[in-house]
Amino acid sequence: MWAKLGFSNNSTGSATGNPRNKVALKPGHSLMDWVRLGSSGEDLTGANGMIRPITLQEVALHNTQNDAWTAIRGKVYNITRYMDFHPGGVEELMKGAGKEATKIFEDVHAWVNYEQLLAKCFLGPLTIAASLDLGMDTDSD
Ligand code: HEM
Repeated sequence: MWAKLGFSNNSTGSATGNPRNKVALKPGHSLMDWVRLGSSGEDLTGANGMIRPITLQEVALHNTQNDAWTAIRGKVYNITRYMDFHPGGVEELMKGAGKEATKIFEDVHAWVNYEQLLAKCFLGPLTIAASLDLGMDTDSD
Protein backbone atom coordinates (compact mmCIF):
# COMPACT_ATOMS: atom_id res chain seq x y z
CA MET A 1 0.00 0.00 0.00
CA TRP A 2 2.75 2.48 0.89
CA ALA A 3 4.55 2.17 -2.45
CA LYS A 4 1.26 2.45 -4.31
CA LEU A 5 0.59 5.77 -2.64
CA GLY A 6 4.04 7.01 -3.57
CA PHE A 7 5.82 6.39 -0.31
CA SER A 8 9.42 5.38 -0.70
CA ASN A 9 10.58 1.94 -0.06
CA ASN A 10 14.31 2.46 0.28
CA SER A 11 16.49 1.95 3.32
CA THR A 12 16.32 5.58 4.46
CA GLY A 13 12.54 5.70 4.18
CA SER A 14 12.90 8.94 2.26
CA ALA A 15 11.99 9.80 -1.28
CA THR A 16 15.26 11.58 -1.85
CA GLY A 17 17.41 9.28 0.24
CA ASN A 18 17.69 12.11 2.76
CA PRO A 19 15.52 11.38 5.81
CA ARG A 20 16.02 14.96 7.11
CA ASN A 21 13.63 16.22 4.45
CA LYS A 22 10.73 14.63 6.22
CA VAL A 23 9.13 16.15 9.28
CA ALA A 24 7.99 14.46 12.46
CA LEU A 25 4.23 14.29 12.17
CA LYS A 26 2.07 15.01 15.21
CA PRO A 27 0.67 11.94 16.96
CA GLY A 28 -2.44 10.68 15.21
CA HIS A 29 -1.28 12.00 11.84
CA SER A 30 0.23 8.94 10.21
CA LEU A 31 -0.75 7.79 6.72
CA MET A 32 -2.96 5.20 8.35
CA ASP A 33 -4.76 7.94 10.31
CA TRP A 34 -5.25 9.90 7.09
CA VAL A 35 -6.73 6.87 5.32
CA ARG A 36 -9.00 6.33 8.32
CA LEU A 37 -10.14 9.97 8.29
CA GLY A 38 -10.85 9.64 4.59
CA SER A 39 -13.20 6.75 5.17
CA SER A 40 -14.83 8.25 8.27
CA GLY A 41 -17.52 9.95 6.23
CA GLU A 42 -16.32 13.39 7.36
CA ASP A 43 -16.41 16.03 4.62
CA LEU A 44 -12.78 16.88 3.74
CA THR A 45 -13.67 19.20 0.86
CA GLY A 46 -15.28 21.98 2.89
CA ALA A 47 -17.89 22.01 0.12
CA ASN A 48 -20.02 19.04 1.15
CA GLY A 49 -18.33 17.09 -1.61
CA MET A 50 -19.95 19.22 -4.33
CA ILE A 51 -17.83 18.79 -7.47
CA ARG A 52 -17.78 21.80 -9.83
CA PRO A 53 -15.39 23.52 -12.25
CA ILE A 54 -13.07 25.96 -10.49
CA THR A 55 -11.03 28.86 -11.84
CA LEU A 56 -7.48 29.68 -10.86
CA GLN A 57 -8.74 33.00 -9.42
CA GLU A 58 -10.90 31.08 -6.99
CA VAL A 59 -8.03 28.75 -6.07
CA ALA A 60 -5.94 31.84 -5.32
CA LEU A 61 -8.44 32.97 -2.68
CA HIS A 62 -7.63 29.86 -0.63
CA ASN A 63 -4.00 30.42 0.25
CA THR A 64 -3.86 30.20 4.04
CA GLN A 65 -3.07 27.28 6.32
CA ASN A 66 -6.66 27.10 7.55
CA ASP A 67 -8.10 27.39 4.07
CA ALA A 68 -5.80 25.96 1.43
CA TRP A 69 -6.64 24.83 -2.07
CA THR A 70 -4.23 23.66 -4.74
CA ALA A 71 -4.41 22.60 -8.38
CA ILE A 72 -2.39 19.66 -9.68
CA ARG A 73 -2.59 18.41 -13.28
CA GLY A 74 -5.96 20.06 -13.86
CA LYS A 75 -7.59 18.98 -10.61
CA VAL A 76 -8.41 21.24 -7.68
CA TYR A 77 -8.10 19.95 -4.11
CA ASN A 78 -8.79 21.31 -0.67
CA ILE A 79 -5.52 20.46 1.14
CA THR A 80 -6.46 22.10 4.45
CA ARG A 81 -7.14 18.85 6.28
CA TYR A 82 -4.09 17.15 4.75
CA MET A 83 -1.78 19.87 6.10
CA ASP A 84 -0.76 18.06 9.31
CA PHE A 85 -0.54 14.71 7.53
CA HIS A 86 1.91 15.83 4.82
CA PRO A 87 5.21 13.95 5.36
CA GLY A 88 7.14 16.93 3.97
CA GLY A 89 5.55 19.27 6.51
CA VAL A 90 3.17 22.22 6.53
CA GLU A 91 5.66 24.75 5.23
CA GLU A 92 6.43 22.67 2.13
CA LEU A 93 2.78 21.92 1.39
CA MET A 94 1.93 25.61 1.77
CA LYS A 95 4.20 26.32 -1.22
CA GLY A 96 1.39 24.91 -3.34
CA ALA A 97 -1.49 26.69 -1.56
CA GLY A 98 -3.64 28.99 -3.69
CA LYS A 99 -1.70 27.98 -6.79
CA GLU A 100 -1.40 25.81 -9.83
CA ALA A 101 1.20 23.60 -8.17
CA THR A 102 1.92 20.87 -10.72
CA LYS A 103 5.54 21.86 -11.24
CA ILE A 104 6.33 22.38 -7.54
CA PHE A 105 4.70 19.03 -6.78
CA GLU A 106 6.50 17.16 -9.55
CA ASP A 107 9.88 18.69 -8.81
CA VAL A 108 9.76 17.08 -5.35
CA HIS A 109 7.82 13.85 -5.82
CA ALA A 110 6.21 13.27 -9.21
CA TRP A 111 5.59 9.62 -8.24
CA VAL A 112 3.39 10.41 -5.24
CA ASN A 113 -0.17 9.21 -5.83
CA TYR A 114 -1.91 12.47 -4.93
CA GLU A 115 -5.08 11.42 -6.75
CA GLN A 116 -5.58 8.56 -4.36
CA LEU A 117 -4.30 10.38 -1.26
CA LEU A 118 -6.49 13.42 -1.90
CA ALA A 119 -9.50 11.64 -3.40
CA LYS A 120 -11.73 12.81 -0.55
CA CYS A 121 -10.42 16.38 -0.93
CA PHE A 122 -11.29 16.76 -4.61
CA LEU A 123 -13.21 19.96 -5.40
CA GLY A 124 -13.42 19.81 -9.18
CA PRO A 125 -11.59 20.34 -12.46
CA LEU A 126 -9.60 23.50 -13.08
CA THR A 127 -11.58 25.41 -15.72
CA ILE A 128 -10.60 26.63 -19.17
CA ALA A 129 -10.95 30.19 -17.88
CA ALA A 130 -7.94 29.41 -15.74
CA SER A 131 -5.83 28.51 -18.75
CA LEU A 132 -6.61 31.91 -20.25
CA ASP A 133 -5.19 33.43 -17.09
CA LEU A 134 -2.04 31.40 -17.57
CA GLY A 135 -1.59 33.11 -20.92
CA MET A 136 -2.24 29.99 -22.93
CA ASP A 137 -3.31 30.39 -26.53
CA THR A 138 -6.83 29.01 -26.76
CA ASP A 139 -7.47 30.22 -30.32
CA SER A 140 -8.17 27.43 -32.74
CA ASP A 141 -6.66 29.21 -35.74
C1 HEM B 1 2.75 21.30 -3.83
C2 HEM B 1 3.61 21.50 -2.88
C3 HEM B 1 4.37 20.39 -2.18
C4 HEM B 1 5.66 20.47 -1.79
C5 HEM B 1 6.61 21.65 -2.00
C6 HEM B 1 5.98 19.21 -1.14
C7 HEM B 1 7.20 18.91 -0.57
C8 HEM B 1 7.53 17.72 0.03
C9 HEM B 1 8.83 17.40 0.61
C10 HEM B 1 10.02 18.36 0.69
C11 HEM B 1 8.78 16.13 1.07
C12 HEM B 1 9.91 15.35 1.74
C13 HEM B 1 10.67 14.65 0.64
C14 HEM B 1 11.50 13.51 1.14
O1 HEM B 1 10.94 12.56 1.68
O2 HEM B 1 12.70 13.58 0.93
C15 HEM B 1 7.47 15.62 0.77
C16 HEM B 1 7.05 14.34 1.04
C17 HEM B 1 5.82 13.84 0.70
N1 HEM B 1 4.77 14.55 0.15
FE1 HEM B 1 4.80 16.47 -0.49
N2 HEM B 1 4.89 18.40 -1.17
C18 HEM B 1 3.87 19.08 -1.78
C19 HEM B 1 2.59 18.60 -2.01
C20 HEM B 1 2.15 17.34 -1.72
C21 HEM B 1 0.82 16.83 -2.02
C22 HEM B 1 -0.32 17.63 -2.66
C23 HEM B 1 0.80 15.52 -1.63
C24 HEM B 1 -0.29 14.52 -1.81
C25 HEM B 1 -1.29 14.36 -1.09
C26 HEM B 1 2.10 15.22 -1.06
C27 HEM B 1 2.47 14.01 -0.54
C28 HEM B 1 3.71 13.68 -0.04
C29 HEM B 1 4.10 12.34 0.39
C30 HEM B 1 3.25 11.09 0.33
C31 HEM B 1 5.42 12.44 0.84
C32 HEM B 1 6.30 11.30 1.38
C33 HEM B 1 7.07 10.71 0.24
C34 HEM B 1 7.95 9.55 0.69
O3 HEM B 1 7.82 9.03 1.77
O4 HEM B 1 8.79 9.18 -0.13
N3 HEM B 1 2.89 16.35 -1.12
N4 HEM B 1 6.73 16.60 0.14
